[in-house]
This record gives sequence, structure tokens and C-alpha cells, in this order.
Amino acid sequence: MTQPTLEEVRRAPKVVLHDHLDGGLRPATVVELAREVGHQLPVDDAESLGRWFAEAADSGSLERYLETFDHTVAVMQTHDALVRVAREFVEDLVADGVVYAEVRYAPEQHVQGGLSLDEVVAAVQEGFDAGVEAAGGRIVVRQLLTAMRHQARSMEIAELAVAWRDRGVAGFDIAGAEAGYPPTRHLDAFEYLQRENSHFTIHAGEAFGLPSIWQAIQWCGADRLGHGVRIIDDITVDADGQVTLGRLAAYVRDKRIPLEMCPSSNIQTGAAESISTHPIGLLTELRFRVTVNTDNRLMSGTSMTQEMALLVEAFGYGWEDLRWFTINAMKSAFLPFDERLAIIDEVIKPAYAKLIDQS
Ligand SMILES: O=c1[nH]cnc2c1ncn2[C@H]1C[C@H](O)[C@@H](CO)O1
Ligand SMILES: [Zn+2]
Repeated sequence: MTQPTLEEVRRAPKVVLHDHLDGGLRPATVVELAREVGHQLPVDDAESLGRWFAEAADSGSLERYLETFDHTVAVMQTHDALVRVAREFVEDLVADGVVYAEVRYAPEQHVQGGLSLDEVVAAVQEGFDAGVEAAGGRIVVRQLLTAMRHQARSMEIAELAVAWRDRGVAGFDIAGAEAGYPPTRHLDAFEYLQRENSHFTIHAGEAFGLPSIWQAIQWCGADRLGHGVRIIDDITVDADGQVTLGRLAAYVRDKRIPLEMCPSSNIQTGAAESISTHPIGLLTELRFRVTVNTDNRLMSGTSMTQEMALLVEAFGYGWEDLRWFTINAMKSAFLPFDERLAIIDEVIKPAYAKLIDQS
């Protein structure tokens, strides 16, 4: 049984549930758009800018990591810029072999040029539709609308997500600095979404630990956890390898609560030390509902192919493992059950069966 190579992983169907629109622009596009609107970038050519993002984001702190988004958000303030960024985003996902994607961003951060929240969502949808059409249906893409946890617009954004639920928006999220901004600050928005039978995920357990995860699940009712990596703090492994789950970790595993894990991003923000020591290894062994994601392809200089390949290298994963991550993700998508099943049965399983057969 040979290990999957980078090129083989690129061709395999992949699913991404946690990928930020404003964290996945092409460096060349940032340079062009910045020139158009007169935004000053730290460096002017695309290649150096790509390196600048990766280096600046590699700060060991979520707060400093987030500062790099000033330069992407600044160039995403007009209808045309949002359409372009959204279309290119889909093109890049298709080239990466992604067959289903949930792409998130915070509409409230894109109104500085005078667009309304509704116009922001419409522009992003226009770009996604163009990208999907150009790909000839090789990918399905949905929006997740994020509210910034340090701001106070979550109810408005939750209402926006419900208003757009049948036009390309599959759910809601909160993001931004975690420490000091617990999910319960936005409880009214989460309770509203539950009453509306809507779906949401919460960034939790990344820069802050178990209390954040506990609140996200037990107070707010999150369907999934963005990162959730600190759930490892509720798991003990003793000297003879005996594993004990605390009550919260057991609950997360028993209820099959999906973990949107983003290995490279976690290393940059200091949530994990290295790929080979990343909790994803143990959580996978323990059969938590683990999914693999990119978080921010620009800031981490990564792709779904690369995240998978890094895990193959660090943990010796084979096709069965990559198929498991991919089916886990598809099962956890905020898409109707029949549509999830169709992608699993008609796209993912046949492709991995072939790959497993050939290896
Ligand atoms: O990993 C993250 N944790 C918390 N917030 C994040 C992360 N990645 C991106 N963000 C923020 C910065 C973006 O401007 C915002 C919306 O996509 O979400
Ligand atoms: Zn994120």
C-alpha cells in the first residue's frame, strides 16, 4: 500500500467546511484591487505579498494573525471586487479538487464602500454562481455568514442568513478574537437561529479553552465547532496509554459534533505546536467527528491538498483515512440530507474506491 502523493491528493475529491473568503484571495488580486482603491500594502508585488501574509500571520497569536485581514478586507468593499474575489475563490477550490465548500466571511466588514449587507451577500453569491457555472457543476458552494464576536451585529447577521437561506446561504458563524468575547455574548442570535431551524457553527476552542467550547455547545447549541482543538484539554492519556475522556470531550464524541480542524492555521496562531503533535492525530484515533480544513489559504499559504498531504506525511494516513475525513465533512455539511448523500454516493465514494483499488 503506497502513500498518497501530493498530485494524487489534488485529484481526489475533497470537502471544506471552514474556509474564509477574506482569507483566500490570490496575492495578485490583492495587489490589483489595492491599486484601484489606493490602499497601501506592506509590499507591492504579488510574490512578496504572498510571503508577507504567510510570515505576518505566523505570529503565534490569534490577535496578530487577525491583523493581516486588514489588507484583504480593505480591497473587498465594492460589488465588483466582491464578485471577482468570490469567483476566483471558487476557481481555486476547483483546481484544488474541492467538490463541496462552505465559504464564510463577515458581511458587516464589507459595507465601508456604501454597500448594504444585502448587497454584499448578493455580490458574493453572484461571484460564486459564476465560478460554479464555469466549473460545469464540478463543485457545490454555499455561503456561511459570520458575525464578528467583538461587535454587536450578530442578530442582524443571523437574520440575514435566514433571509438568504434558499439563495445560497447555508448557515451562520461567529469569528474574531476569542479571549474576552465568549459565544454567550451572542446568545440571542443563536436562540433566534434555533427557533428558525437554522444551522450554525462557532469558532471555539482555538485561542481559548474548554469554557468556550462548553458555552458554544451547551449554551448556544452549535451544530459544529470551528477548530475545537482545545477539546484535547479534556482528554488524558496516562503512562500506559490508557485514554480517559472528561464529560465535555465524551459529549462531543458521543453526539458526533463535527470538529472543523485547521492544522496549519493552528500552528500560526499558537493553538498547536506542529503538525505531528497536533491533537488531530489523537482525536482521529479516538474517532471524534474530525474534518480537515484550510481556514485561510492566503495567510497559511495552503490548500486542502496541502493540509491533507501534511497529515499523510505526519501521521502516515492512507486513502481510507482521507476518505474518512472527506465523508465526515460531507456528513457534517449544512446542506439538506439528500443532497449530502448524493455527493457522498455519487462523487466521493466512487472516486476513493478507484484510488484505493489502484494503491
Ligand atoms: O481562525 C480564525 N479564528 C477567528 N477568527 C478568524 C479566523 N480566521 C479568520 N477569522 C476572522 C477574520 C476575518 O476577517 C473574519 C471573517 O472571515 O474571520
Ligand atoms: Zn476560521
